[in-house]
Amino acid sequence: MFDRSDKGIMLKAIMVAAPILLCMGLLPVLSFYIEKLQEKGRTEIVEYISIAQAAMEVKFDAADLNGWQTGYAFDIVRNMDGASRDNAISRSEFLRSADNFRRDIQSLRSMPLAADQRSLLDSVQRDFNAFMERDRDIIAMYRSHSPALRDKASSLVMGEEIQIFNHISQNTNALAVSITLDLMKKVAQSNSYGIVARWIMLVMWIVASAMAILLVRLLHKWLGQMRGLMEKLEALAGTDELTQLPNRRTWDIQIEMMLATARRYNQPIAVALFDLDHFKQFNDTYGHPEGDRLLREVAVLIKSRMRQSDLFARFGGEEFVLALMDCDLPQAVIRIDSLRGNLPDNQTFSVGVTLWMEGERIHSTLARADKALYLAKNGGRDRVESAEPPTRG
Ligand SMILES: Nc1nc2c(ncn2[C@@H]2O[C@H](COP(=O)(O)OP(=O)(O)OP(=O)(O)O)[C@@H](O)[C@H]2O)c(=O)[nH]1
Repeated sequence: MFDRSDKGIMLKAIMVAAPILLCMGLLPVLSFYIEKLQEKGRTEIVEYISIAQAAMEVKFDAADLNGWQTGYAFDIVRNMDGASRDNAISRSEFLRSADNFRRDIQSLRSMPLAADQRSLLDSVQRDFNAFMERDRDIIAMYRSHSPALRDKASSLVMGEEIQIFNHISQNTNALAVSITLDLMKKVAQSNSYGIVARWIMLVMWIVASAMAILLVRLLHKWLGQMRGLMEKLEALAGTDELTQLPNRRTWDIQIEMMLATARRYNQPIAVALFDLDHFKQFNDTYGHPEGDRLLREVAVLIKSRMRQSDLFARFGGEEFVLALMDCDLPQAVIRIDSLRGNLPDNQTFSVGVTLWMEGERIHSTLARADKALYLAKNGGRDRVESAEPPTRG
């Protein structure tokens, strides 16, 4: 049923439809995947916000601790009595800050940090431990009331302790900055998922639309070809393959249309049956293919000698039928006679002709023409016999 070009179109249609189906199938999967990615991004951002918060706590508590330690250190440097009220307040605030700082470091340590951030935190922790240890010695020296030890405590506070604090401060700053940068990167990444997703969706939509347009055009072309094929098949089904004349099927349809026209305009229609004479003998003498050729040539010649309005068809074998529009019996005999003569291979034919009667079924008309044909054959062939339609009673 399908020839090569049909298969080609089928293949093209499949090639065009496949990306559309793929896009349609992938879109929900992709949007689900992107939604998941964005959700993951949002969870990560929330997580990073709490890490950044904890890093800030460490940084602020380090500053706090530094502040209280500085106040207390001034008292020591000025050799003020440890029992003074201000001194006692700054000492207890310093210890409270130290506790906070320790807790914050612990809390940050339990969070997922990058390796460099974790090593910064370790360094802060080491500095803090060193500072607290040194602080214990300094307080002991200060409380000894020995001027020499107090001087030593002062120089330690102003020298080593300040250095340690600077170090802690630098590292907590670096830690906070690094974690905040990570947070910003996560936010940007989460946004980029959305942007990439929208681009992918747009591209897929464009591809699917373009393919759909192509598919519609292809189907349109395909349908056109199918229509052409159907018309060809229909024409083939109604045509005699050997002579290219209308066949019995077409005759049955077209004669009814002619009768309807004749009825409407009250016109006579003559119907004639043609039969080649001694055709069997020709076949037997020259062979079937030669017989085919003769049939074809006779059909073409007779067809060329008749009018456009006449209906000439091959009934089968070497028998043909002719309907003459607006033609009475005497005229029909004259016109059929004019078709004879000079046929290929001096072929002759016999004809039985009659008139179609208003209200008559065509097969009755044909039966009458057949009787006339029988008379023509029996009368010696190569002649036209006519049969008058029965007079109405
Ligand atoms: N070559 C060819 N021969 C056909 C075809 N159709 C029918 N015939 C032959 O036509 C011949 C008709 O033979 P008959 O019915 O005996 O008629 P006839 O020999 O023409 O004799 P009369 O009609 O009595 O003159 C047969 O031999 C069929 O085989 C066809 O399509 N091609």
